[in-house]
Amino acid sequence: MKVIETNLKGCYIIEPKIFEDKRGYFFESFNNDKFNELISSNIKFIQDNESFSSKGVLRGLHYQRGEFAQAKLVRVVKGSVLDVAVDLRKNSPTFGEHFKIELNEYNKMQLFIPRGFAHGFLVLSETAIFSYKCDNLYNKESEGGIIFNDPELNINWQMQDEELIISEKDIVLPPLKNAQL
Ligand SMILES: Cc1cn([C@H]2C[C@H](O)[C@@H](COP(=O)(O)OP(=O)(O)O[C@H]3O[C@@H](C)C(=O)[C@@H](O)[C@H]3O)O2)c(=O)[nH]c1=O
Repeated sequence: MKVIETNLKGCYIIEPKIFEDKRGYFFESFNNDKFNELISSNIKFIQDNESFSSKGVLRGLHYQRGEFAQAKLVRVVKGSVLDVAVDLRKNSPTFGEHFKIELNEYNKMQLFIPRGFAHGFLVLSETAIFSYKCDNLYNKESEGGIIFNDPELNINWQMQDEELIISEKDIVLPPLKNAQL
């Protein structure tokens, strides 16, 4: 397992070690001790989520407020997505900046997104199965979000707006300036 730093402090790309042989492949998709040692943390993931989406589905940008803030370790099991993390930490030198990466079933890369970030992804393949771990439980009352195309974020989603499929909840999310951690 290898860790690569991103432009956002505390947000890391995780590259698992893949073992391939004539049968196929094997890899540790998560190893608590190695993960925490590599990113010098003591994170305890307590909820696993999975979603299935079609091409053009954009989920996000989401976060949970206050005591329900979540760090996430995200990956793609099948297909390909453009994954985006936005720094919402008010005192961070990279506040409002984002990191984006293509996660897919072939590169098997994972992204660790610490608390204090918004997260979203766009499905690039015909369908995608997205899987992630969270270090805090889902809490409906604590849900927060930012509109994906806020000009202040300036995220190039690499797809035309007309091609996007977005939930009724996400299409009315507020801009970054209204974000409340
Ligand atoms: C996120 C979540 C949703 N739900 C329910 C609420 C709702 O009825 C249904 C679908 O929820 P959503 O529309 O919020 O699902 P979705 O848009 O996929 O939400 C997810 O988006 C990505 C980008 C993230 O980063 C995640 O943390 C999460 O916010 O599932 C849970 O029961 N537990 C959960 O942890």
